[in-house]
Amino acid sequence: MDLTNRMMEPEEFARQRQEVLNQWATGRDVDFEEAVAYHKNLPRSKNFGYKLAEGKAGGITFAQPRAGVALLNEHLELLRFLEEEGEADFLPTTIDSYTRQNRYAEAQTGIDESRLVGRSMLNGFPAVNHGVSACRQLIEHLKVPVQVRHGTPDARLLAEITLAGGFTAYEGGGISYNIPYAKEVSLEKSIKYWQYVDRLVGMYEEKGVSINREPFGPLTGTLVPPSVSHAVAVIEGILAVAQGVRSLTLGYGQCGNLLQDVAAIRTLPLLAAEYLNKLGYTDFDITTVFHQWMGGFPQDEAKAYGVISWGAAAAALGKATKVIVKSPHEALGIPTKEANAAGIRTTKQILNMLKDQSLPMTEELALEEKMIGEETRAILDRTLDLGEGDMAVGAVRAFQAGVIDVPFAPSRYNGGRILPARDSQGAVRVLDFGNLPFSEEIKEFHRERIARRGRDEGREPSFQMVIDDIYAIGKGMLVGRPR
Ligand SMILES: CCC[C@H]1O[C@@H](n2cnc3c(N)ncnc32)[C@H](O)[C@@H]1O
Repeated sequence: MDLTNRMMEPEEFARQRQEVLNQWATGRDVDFEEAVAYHKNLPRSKNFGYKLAEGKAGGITFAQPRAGVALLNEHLELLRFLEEEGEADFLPTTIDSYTRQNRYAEAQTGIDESRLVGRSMLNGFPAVNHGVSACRQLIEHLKVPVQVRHGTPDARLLAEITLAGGFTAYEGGGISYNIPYAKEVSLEKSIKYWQYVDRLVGMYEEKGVSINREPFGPLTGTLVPPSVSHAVAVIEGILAVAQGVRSLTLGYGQCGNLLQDVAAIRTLPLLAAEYLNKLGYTDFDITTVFHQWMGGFPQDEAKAYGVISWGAAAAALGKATKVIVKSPHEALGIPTKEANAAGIRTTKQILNMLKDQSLPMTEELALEEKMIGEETRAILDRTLDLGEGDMAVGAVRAFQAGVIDVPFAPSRYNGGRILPARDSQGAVRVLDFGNLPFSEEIKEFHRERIARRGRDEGREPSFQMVIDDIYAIGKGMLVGRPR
């Protein structure tokens, strides 16, 4: 494996760049020096990382939706609506599924069909096909900073075009946009693709242009134990900083138990800084993002607003820098702009009402923080051992060994041997540990809480609990109690 966490050599970057910019015609419009100059002319108010840093300093939790449609004018209209009617603090551009698979010819067909039928025939904005100048039209007609959100294992061309196009934030990573999103893409390959992306961001940074990077925290978004998603987030943060990324937003997907979620969002930046410093990195600024519930939603819109509000409350009480907002159409599909805007306004009402409140440190909250810390360190330390000190090599070997294992992930590079289940208070615990490198004491902590739930429900802990938990929120509950 010739993978390394060392910064990519300029010659290697240049070699790949030739190939990347020729993957689609619009790659020809990318001129790095010109793009740097373009960014330097953008107002500071449009820079994602700067606004995040201000929010972190002010103890503010910002709200950001997801949104993307096929055609440029309609996408701009959508984003302006979310900025104006939705009061969004940050905007997205969610990229369509064809582009995420580098299938630009089919994305083009989607654009042509959308023009023909007068509505979006893609589930996102095909930024590669639209190209640099189209991206710049978006940035120039919007007030707040805009981020590229997608799910792309090979995101090199998409990064070149959107960053040259004035976007100042880019979501994803070589693990978090592979394991939950692909089946056959090797982890070694996707990590290398994303080292290119992070090196490109590092080159912008070296020219004085801040580009924010946000690994995708929730992963499969289905009962992922906090320590598993934290380990991936910290590793992707390390891989990014190693390539020169400085503005880092680490994420976590809401699980639903308030104390566990607050403990998770509070420990994440501390664990990241601990391991970045341990590996000798000091030049970075970490903020956090909390994703409102990523699993199945209730169809009933009033209940959906309840789930959205609960996610907003956990984000505010955890003092996350940013919360990613869901809409009341979540159970149905791509939301209308009105529903999307309503989800943001609901979220902001809660954020505003809770911004002057915080959770007191209790024994329970301290215990949740302690357990997440111990578990995450156990995974990260074993990963570093497997990589003989190299976190990139360690990550590949940790997945091979099941040291990192993401529940319900489609990738064949993921072991899929662990099983999560909620305890009686709805906190996500581990029912089957697979090869997670946890001590007997940690395992007993999980077993005891799941056993207690079994006694409460009069049933043995089993896979049925996991299934019940997966459907519970969609059915209006948190814990999947037996009927
Ligand atoms: C990992 C992201 C899943 C979430 O991402 C939302 N999502 C996906 N594509 C779009 C889009 N084009 N517009 C608005 N939301 C979108 C889904 O609803 C889901 O919540």
